[in-house]
Amino acid sequence: MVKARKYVVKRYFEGVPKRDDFEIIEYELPPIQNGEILVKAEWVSVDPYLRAYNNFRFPVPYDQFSYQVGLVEDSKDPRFPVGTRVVSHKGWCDYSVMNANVSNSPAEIIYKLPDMKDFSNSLGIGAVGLPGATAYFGLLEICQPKAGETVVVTGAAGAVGSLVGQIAKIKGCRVIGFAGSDDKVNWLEKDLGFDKAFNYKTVDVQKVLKKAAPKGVDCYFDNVGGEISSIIIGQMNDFGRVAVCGSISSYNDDFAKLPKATILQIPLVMKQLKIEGFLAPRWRDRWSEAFSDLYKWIKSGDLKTREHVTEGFDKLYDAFIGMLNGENIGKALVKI
Ligand SMILES: NC(=O)C1=CN([C@@H]2O[C@H](COP(=O)(O)OP(=O)(O)OC[C@H]3O[C@@H](n4cnc5c(N)ncnc54)[C@H](OP(=O)(O)O)[C@@H]3O)[C@@H](O)[C@H]2O)C=CC1
Ligand SMILES: CCCCCCC/C=C/C=O
Repeated sequence: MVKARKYVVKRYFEGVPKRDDFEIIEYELPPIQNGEILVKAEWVSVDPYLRAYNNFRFPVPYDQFSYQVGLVEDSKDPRFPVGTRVVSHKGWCDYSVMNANVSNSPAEIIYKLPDMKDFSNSLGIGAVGLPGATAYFGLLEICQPKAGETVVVTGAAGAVGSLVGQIAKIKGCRVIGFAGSDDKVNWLEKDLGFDKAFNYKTVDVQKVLKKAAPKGVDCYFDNVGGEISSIIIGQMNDFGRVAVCGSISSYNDDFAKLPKATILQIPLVMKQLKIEGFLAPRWRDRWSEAFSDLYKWIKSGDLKTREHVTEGFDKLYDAFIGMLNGENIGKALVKI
């Protein structure tokens, strides 16, 4: 028998999630059956959607889901022998039993971790995982940036945003990022090669953007929503494209009480903009294509990755709240 621990969400969050909204349960896993594997979690992800999906998606109590990378320690599925590393959506647990035959839905996904060679396996929940696929398909499929165009990204120093800006540079675009601290801004400009970056907490967004993009914005990758997005959309060029990836500025709010959308119809009509929301699992059957490009760029040095690692199963809640508060530069994750 293997003793396992998992985080259960006991109730719906109100505002910022509280420590006692979660309970850590210890329990014994049954022996694995045919088709099952026993997996020890090594890297567990903390992401904004864990907050957003709590508002409407699952009845409570539920096991806290998220992506994780784990090592197969026992196997009755010949496709996943002992020693294989898998990416799954089993979330905040240290050991779990998985069955890859159950479903391929985003919530129950299990696949072999691509071989990371000299790089950390944690990339499987970062640049070569959901955040990588999100940046890749959101930018390339929805924004469809062309060389010479101006791309703006918010949440620019985070897991998704930092990749979006760098992919846009690889594609020959001029890139402007907004992030929440001067350290983040320095990293974006000095290490990642963004053309301009700004601390949205201390600048007048309208003014600095006008100066940084005097010819207007062609593509906007929106990670945060809210007022900053209305300002950026107001400075877009004819036939501009907006990829609405997330809206973290409102995830801690009561969705039913959010203010009605700021009037965007005038720039939408007059500039003939295209605004499209998306979820990365839409391209699940093409994720390997993204992973292969992303890995190639990481290897060549064209794409830099950074992780904000918290150590310890007991620190998952703290890592999650830290990420929501903007403590992370790059991908926030927990080493188990
Ligand atoms: N559509 C999809 O398929 C997917 C969407 N997403 C979305 O992408 C976005 C980024 O996710 P991810 O890269 O994983 O997370 P990040 O690594 O970017 O971490 C979250 C960041 O959000 C920023 N933030 C927090 N509160 C606010 C606020 N009120 N206003 C502006 N920024 C804020 C903080 O940075 P700062 O210091 O800059 O404020 C924080 O570091 C999220 O909206 C997420 O929901 C993610 C994965 C898949
Ligand atoms: C419950 C399964 C969800 C997996 C996909 C999450 C995509 C993220 C969206 C917003 O942040």
